[in-house]
Amino acid sequence: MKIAVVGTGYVGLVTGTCFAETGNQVTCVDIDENKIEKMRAGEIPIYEPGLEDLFLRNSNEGRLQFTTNLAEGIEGAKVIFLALPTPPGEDGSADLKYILKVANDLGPLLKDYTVIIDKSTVPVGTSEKVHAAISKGAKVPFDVVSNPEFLREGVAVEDFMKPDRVVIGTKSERAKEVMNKLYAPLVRQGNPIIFMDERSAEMTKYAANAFLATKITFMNEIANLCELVGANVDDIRKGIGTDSRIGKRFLFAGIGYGGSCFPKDVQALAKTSLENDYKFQILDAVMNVNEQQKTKLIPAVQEFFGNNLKGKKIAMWGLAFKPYTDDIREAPALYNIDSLIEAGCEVHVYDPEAMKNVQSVVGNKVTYCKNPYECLQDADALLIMTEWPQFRTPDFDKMESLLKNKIIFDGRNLYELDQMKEMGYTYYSIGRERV
Ligand SMILES: NC(=O)C1=CN([C@@H]2O[C@H](COP(=O)(O)OP(=O)(O)OC[C@H]3O[C@@H](n4cnc5c(N)ncnc54)[C@H](O)[C@@H]3O)[C@@H](O)[C@H]2O)C=CC1
Ligand SMILES: O=C(O)[C@H]1O[C@H](OP(=O)(O)OP(=O)(O)OC[C@H]2O[C@@H](n3ccc(=O)[nH]c3=O)[C@H](O)[C@@H]2O)[C@H](O)[C@@H](O)[C@@H]1O
Repeated sequence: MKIAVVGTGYVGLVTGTCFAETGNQVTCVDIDENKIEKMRAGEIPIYEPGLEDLFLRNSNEGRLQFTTNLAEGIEGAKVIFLALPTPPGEDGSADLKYILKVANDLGPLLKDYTVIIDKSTVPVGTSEKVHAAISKGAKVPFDVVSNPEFLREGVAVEDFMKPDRVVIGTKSERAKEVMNKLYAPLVRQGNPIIFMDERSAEMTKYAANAFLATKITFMNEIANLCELVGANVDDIRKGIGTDSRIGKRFLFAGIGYGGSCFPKDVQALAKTSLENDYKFQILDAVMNVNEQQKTKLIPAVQEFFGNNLKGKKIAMWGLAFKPYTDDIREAPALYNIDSLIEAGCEVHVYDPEAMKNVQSVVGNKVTYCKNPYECLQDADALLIMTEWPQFRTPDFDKMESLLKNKIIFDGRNLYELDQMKEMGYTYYSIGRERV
């Protein structure tokens, strides 16, 4: 099938590459000329494990092409994916300007029946708006389908190629047939395609992200309480996660959820509720708790140093909002960097993938280190912000020889308490006894 993907960011690139891999002819369209130039030259613009091989193979074999020209990109396409940004507007609601701009442009360009698929996360009612915008210029029949994306960064290829489910919102039988054909190679594992109306599909995406953000936040509050009553949140996670009604995943307490989606989607769902005269109270609590959780370790650092952080050298391991990505959007590390600098600290950072992105935001306010150990030289304390696997089993002897003080503030609970006690560290983690 000939496919166009408009918007070649994270989701667009994964969508385009994976559908090329299943044998389709894909053209990716983006307004960013620099990005398109690089992709044409065989350079992948994002770090995502497993994606580069697929990207290169499908580009080299001619199934994946790139253009900045919308008309050229959609020529002959039976389906057009919209994978455009939906950032929060000033009032917290999702800003639809990118989607509606492309929808307006598409109308006059359609030459035959086309299925326009909304892959972006958009508020309920957007497919109707997109339909209306395309209708203004369209002279041929078309359908607008809502097909939200549930992939996680870091495991995006796996999530896309073997989805737990595919949600498709459409009432059109003609569109259903096209969608079934498109997704058939991906749902062979027995995972379902779930058809529903467009509004329900749009709402499903927000419900999924808001539910997961709530699950994490609930555990973060349990962790906060654990610290006060002397319980261990990791044991509680195991104790409740084994109940199949609760499930083991997304129960890890830490320094709050970040990333490009949970924060903006929870906010957007709360806004949709208010617009419909409904106060979604849980969401307000989730947002407030997460805000506090992000810099939860800072008061402990301050307290440890007697409220005088001036001139203290702090090493920071991990900058990305989670491991296996270079994405720093809403990363807790950024908020911690700001707080530490404001308190007068000198911050030395290391992340295996995200340093370039942090440099473009934070500039030279921090010192970038070549490896995790370089950060530790004469550092007064170590702060852990992201659970990269290489931080789980460091060379503790080497650490001891470099650190000025054996103090770790761990936002991701990487180490066993007994191990830290034995090695004589002062160790602060989340929802566990302070060692
Ligand atoms: N990043 C993620 O893990 C996931 C994101 N989503 C949703 O997917 C949507 C896209 O997200 P990302 O891929 O992260 O966005 P992104 O910001 O990484 O990429 C969007 C791309 O669209 C391009 N663009 C903007 N205007 C354009 C236009 N008029 N024509 C062509 N291209 C244009 C930009 O240059 C950029 O390359 C959002 O609604 C997001 O909530 C959904 C699931 C996962
Ligand atoms: O809509 C989206 O963009 C995507 O948002 C999330 O995916 P992603 O943001 O890539 O990352 P997650 O793995 O969900 O992690 C989000 C945040 O929650 C935190 N988290 C996650 C799990 C956990 O147990 N505890 C926890 O604190 C992570 O550290 C991270 O900051 C969802 O998991 C995807 O299903 C969805 O498609």
